[in-house]
Amino acid sequence: MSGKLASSYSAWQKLQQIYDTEHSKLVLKDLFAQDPQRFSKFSKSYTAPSNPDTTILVDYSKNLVTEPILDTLLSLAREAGVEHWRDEMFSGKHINNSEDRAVLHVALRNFDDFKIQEEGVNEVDGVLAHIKEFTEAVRSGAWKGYTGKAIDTIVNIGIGGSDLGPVMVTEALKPYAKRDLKAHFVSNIDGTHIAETLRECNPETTLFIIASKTFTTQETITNAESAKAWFLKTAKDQAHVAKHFVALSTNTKAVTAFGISESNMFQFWDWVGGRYSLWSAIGLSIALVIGYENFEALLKGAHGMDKHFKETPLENNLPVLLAVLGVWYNDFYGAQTHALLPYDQYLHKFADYFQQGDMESNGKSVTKLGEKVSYQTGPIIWGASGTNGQHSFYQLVHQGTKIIPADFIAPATTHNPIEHSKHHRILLSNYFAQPEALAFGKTEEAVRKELGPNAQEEVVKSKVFDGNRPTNSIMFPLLTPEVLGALIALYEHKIFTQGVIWGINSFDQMGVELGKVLAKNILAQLEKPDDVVGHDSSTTGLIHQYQKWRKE
Ligand SMILES: O=P(O)(O)OC[C@H]1O[C@](O)(CO)[C@@H](O)[C@@H]1O
Repeated sequence: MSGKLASSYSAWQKLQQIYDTEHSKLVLKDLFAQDPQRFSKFSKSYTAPSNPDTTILVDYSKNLVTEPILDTLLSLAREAGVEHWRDEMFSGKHINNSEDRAVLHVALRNFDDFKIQEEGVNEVDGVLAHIKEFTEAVRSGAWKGYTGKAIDTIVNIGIGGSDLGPVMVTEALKPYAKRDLKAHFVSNIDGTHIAETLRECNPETTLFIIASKTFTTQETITNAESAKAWFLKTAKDQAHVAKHFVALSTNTKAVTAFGISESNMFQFWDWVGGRYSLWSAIGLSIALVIGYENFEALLKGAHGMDKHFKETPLENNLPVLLAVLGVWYNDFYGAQTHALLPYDQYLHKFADYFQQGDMESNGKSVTKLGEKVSYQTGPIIWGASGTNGQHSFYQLVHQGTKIIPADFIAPATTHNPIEHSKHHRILLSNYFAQPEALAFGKTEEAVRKELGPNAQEEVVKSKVFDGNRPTNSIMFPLLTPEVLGALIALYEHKIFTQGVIWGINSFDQMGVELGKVLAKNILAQLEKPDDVVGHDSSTTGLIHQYQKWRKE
C-alpha cells in the first residue's frame, strides 16, 4: 500500500522468471507423486485460542506451487510491506489516503485488545450496548408498536455494504435465528422490491431499519421514504414513526431530517468502510435475528482471526497465504476470476457478499500514488453453492479454456442431519471429489481403457480432463457464529494483503460515482423528448423509445 508498482519489486521479477521457465513443469499429479508429505506441508489451520471448535483448516496443497515458489511469493508480500501496512491499519493510521481516513473495522470487534487511537473508537462499546438493549427489547416483545403489539417483522432498507453483509450473515446463521421474527431486506431502487416486501408486512408490527452510512444513498432514501409513506397511511400520526423506524448511520443531521430521532439512531464512524460494516451498527438486523449473544460471538470470531493476521509470521498466516496464491494466478497465470464455492446451503450468499468485498476494494487501476498499473489487480469474484454449481458452470471449470482458481468451503458437520446425515455425506463426497477431479483430471489412456478399442476418436478426446486446475479447500467443524466471523475476517485480510501488494487503495470506491452522476442528469431529462440533450445517439435513442412506450 506504499503505492509502489508491484512489478518494481525484485520478488515480482523473480516470480515472472520462475513462471516463464517453470510453469509448464508444475503439474499437480507429479508434485503429489514426488512428495507424500505435500498435504501436511501445504495445509494449515487456525484455531481460536479460547475455543477449539472454532477451527478453520486451509488446504492449499492443490496449488501450482512448490516450496521455493511459495517462499518467493511470501518475499513479495514482505517486500511490499504487508506487515508494515497491516500494523498501520491496526494502529489507526489513515491508510485510506484518497479520503484521508483510518480503516478500522478491526476496532469494531476488538474487545479492548489492540490499542487504537482514533476518534470514535472509544464509543464502540456504547453502540454495542445500545444494540444489545434494543435487540433484547424487540426480541422479548417489550418494544411495542404504535398499537401496543410486539414486533414480528423487520425490514432492513439499505444497499451495498448496508445490505449484503446482513443478508449473507442472517442466511448463514439461520440455525440460530428467532424463527418467529421475519426478516426482509430491501435494497433495489426498483419499486418491485419494496412493494413486494410491504405486501408481507403489517404496519402495526413491522420495524424498519434504515441502514445507510451516508444517509444520502438514492436507493435507500427513496425506499425509506416509500416505507414511511406506506406506514403513515395506516398509522396516520407522525409521532408513531419513533416506534417503527430506526436508523444506522454516521450522518445524524440527515437521519433527524428524515424524521428519526437521535435516540433511535445507531451510530458508526467514517473509518468503517461500507463493505466492512456488518460488524458495526449495520449489523443490527443480524443481532435482531440471531440474538445479541450470537452477534457478539460473530465479532469474537473475527477478532480471533484479526489476531492471527496481526501476530502470525507470514509463512503460517492464512490470509497472507491465500492472498499470495491469488496473486500467483492473477498476475502470472493470467487468471481473470476467482470462484468461491461453499458446500453449505447456508452460505449461498457468500460469493455475492465478497463480490462487493473484493471487487469494490481491489477493482482499481491506479496505485495509491496515482500511477497506472501495468499488471492485473482484483479478480472477478463469483460462485454459487455446491452442488448447484456442479450442474451449471462446472463444465467450463473442468474442461473450458480458462484457468479458474477456486475455493471449496465446507463444514464437517451439518445443522440439519436429516436421514442420519445422508445428505451431508453426499454433499461432502462432492466437496472432496471436485478439487480432486480438477487437480488430477483423467488421462486419454484412462478414457481409452474405459471405452474400449472401438471408441470413436472424438468421444475419447471429449472425455479427457487435463486436470492441473488449482483449488483451495477450506473446512471447519460446524458453521457457528464464531467460525463465520473468522471466515469473513480471513477473506477481508486476504483482500487487504493483495491490495498492499498491488499498491492500490483498497478502501475507496471512486468507480461507482460516474454512473450515479449521469443517472441524476438523465432522471431530470426523462419527462420530455426535448429535454434529452447531451448524450450519444444510442443513449438518446433509448430514452426516446422509453418515452414512447411508457404508460405512466
Ligand atoms: O451505506 P451507504 O452510505 O448507503 O452506501 C451504500 C453503498 O454504496 C457504496 O458507497 C457504493 O456502492 C458502497 O460502498 C456502500 O456500501
